[in-house]
Amino acid sequence: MSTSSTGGGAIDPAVLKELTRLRDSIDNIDAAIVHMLAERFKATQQVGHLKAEHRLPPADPAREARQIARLRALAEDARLDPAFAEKFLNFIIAEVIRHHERIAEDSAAAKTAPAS
Ligand SMILES: C=C(O[C@@H]1C=C(C(=O)O)C=C[C@H]1O)C(=O)O
Repeated sequence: MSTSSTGGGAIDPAVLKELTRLRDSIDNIDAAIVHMLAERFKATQQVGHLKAEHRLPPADPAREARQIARLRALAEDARLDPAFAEKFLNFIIAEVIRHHERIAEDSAAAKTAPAS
């Protein structure tokens, strides 16, 4: 909800209107972020399966370093704090690597399990 909690006292209707407009925009951006992350994870899951199939390591630090350098430059151009952009990407990548480790474990277990 866009207009739920605005603090204690009465709020000027014009202020409320502007607040609602901005919060609607924030809600749209949050929805876009969720959809973009879902697409990114669909792609990284496929990378995880490819790596497991070919016994490649879950993490690729050289690739990560290139991505971080690129994202920091993009953030600077966009006037976003590059340190925040780096932290955000590292947070996502850490989750992806956990997924890749899990996929590799499951794949190895499936190969050693007796056929049923
Ligand atoms: C997705 C990959 O696996 C890992 C996750 C990355 C990511 O989320 O961008 C990047 C490098 C790897 O550590 C990859 O190797 O491309």
